[in-house]
Amino acid sequence: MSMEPRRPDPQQTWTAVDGYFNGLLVEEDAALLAAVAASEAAGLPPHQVAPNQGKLLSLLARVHGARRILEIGTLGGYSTIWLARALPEGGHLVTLEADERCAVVATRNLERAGLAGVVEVRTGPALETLPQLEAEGAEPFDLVFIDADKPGNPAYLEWALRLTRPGSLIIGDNVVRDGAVTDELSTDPRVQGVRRFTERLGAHPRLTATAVQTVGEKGYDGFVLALVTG
Ligand SMILES: C[S@@+](CC[C@H](N)C(=O)[O-])C[C@H]1O[C@@H](n2cnc3c(N)ncnc32)[C@H](O)[C@@H]1O
Repeated sequence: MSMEPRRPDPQQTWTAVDGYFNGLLVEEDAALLAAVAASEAAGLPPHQVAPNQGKLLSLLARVHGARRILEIGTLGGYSTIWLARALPEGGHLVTLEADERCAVVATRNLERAGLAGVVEVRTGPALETLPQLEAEGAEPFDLVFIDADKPGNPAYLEWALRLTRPGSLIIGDNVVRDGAVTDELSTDPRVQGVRRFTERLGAHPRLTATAVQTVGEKGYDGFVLALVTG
């Protein structure tokens, strides 16, 4: 009987590596931990960004000097807290959430984090709340984080372009779909939503973008980062 050396389980390795870097680099304080706990207690799905991705969002917002941030897809407000904490004095974040229950949990989590005066949670399908923002004459957003239903991504990109300015950043989460993004014949509307989104990002004359694959405790995924150039 041959004794093949046992290969490490990739998922276990990714989780251990996330744990190593998060332990040294990513501070999840009481408010962030409480936001996750309260979301779980309320029965919300554990679809928030990983801690290191939350920190990445926060760092991108800070490097960019974002003063106005728009988030599409709030869930329990975990990514919202990371992003809102990156804002300078006087900064503002609007986060859009379709599900009333999520919006209630997020509002409480944001209050607990001391961010009630900085963040506005708007409840309703984003394709209703985005036109409202435009109709109200909202000032351009410096950063848009798209993290809601993936079939909606192409439409959210068009709205993001209407609500930003040259120099704004647009970030889209969960674009790898466990690798299924390469499957042009996929019948999954989330995969097709991400594919149309990526095609538009690549072809749009006002955008330059890239996509990065990630692995970690949340599995195999990735995000896109786009700069509004004109
Ligand atoms: C992946 S979760 C957001 C996670 C959150 N950004 C975080 O990292 O903490 C996606 C959220 O989008 C919301 N959503 C789904 N469809 C939506 C829509 N049409 N308009 C607004 N929000 C929507 C879902 O209810 C869910 O809370």
